[in-house]
Amino acid sequence: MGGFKFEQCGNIEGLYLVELQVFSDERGYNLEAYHAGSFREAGLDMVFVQDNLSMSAKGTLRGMHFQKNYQQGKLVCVVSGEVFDAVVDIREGSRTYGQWFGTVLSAEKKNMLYVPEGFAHGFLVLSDTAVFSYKLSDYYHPEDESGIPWNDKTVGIRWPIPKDMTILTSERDSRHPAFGEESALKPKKNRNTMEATVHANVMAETSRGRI
Ligand SMILES: Cc1cn([C@H]2C[C@H](O)[C@@H](COP(=O)(O)OP(=O)(O)O[C@H]3O[C@@H](C)C(=O)[C@@H](O)[C@H]3O)O2)c(=O)[nH]c1=O
Repeated sequence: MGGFKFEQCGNIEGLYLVELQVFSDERGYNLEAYHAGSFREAGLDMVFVQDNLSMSAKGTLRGMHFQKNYQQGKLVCVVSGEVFDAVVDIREGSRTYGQWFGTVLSAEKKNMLYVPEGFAHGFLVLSDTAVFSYKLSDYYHPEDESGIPWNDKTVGIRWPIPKDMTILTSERDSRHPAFGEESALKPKKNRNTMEATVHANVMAETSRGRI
């Protein structure tokens, strides 16, 4: 069974760097990229309902994205290449509201970032191309999406942009409202917690003998 190492990122509650155990032999390697039980044991209990893969060219900057009502927690990693991955805590009332965290994720390091609901997320591609893989705790709702400019002055993410790099963003990513305009997320009863509530209610009804 593969082991996982979870390390909290600075003082940001709920945000973890994840290290995986790699089993190498003459054929190559195998690893467990996700194991619900091990994550749950470490207190990381998001339920993932969607997996995405994206491929991007060097200099691509995707972000900083979030969904307002259908907040998405994410488990992100790179399966080919290298990126600088960044998140901003936009949880209303959080001790670290407005604080950003960034780290290099790469296929070589095989590291991951566990991002709870309530964060804006984005990444910059440092290698020629990068394939980015992520699990999501809620479904994609395009009408519910918002963002923060990747270069928002108030947030001040220090992207490691080499002098000769041209930044490539989508049209949408070049016109997000400034930090604070839309980016304070109230703790939401989203799909995961709603499922948990329904389950708890059913259990309560059962124990009262009503089911
Ligand atoms: C994210 C997403 C996109 N799409 C489609 C819609 C659109 O036509 C096309 C490209 O979408 P976008 O430009 O939004 O893709 P992208 O910029 O890669 O969006 C992603 O960025 C990173 C930083 C994140 O954190 C993700 O949660 C997600 O927001 O893919 C889906 O069908 N499902 C999805 O879950």
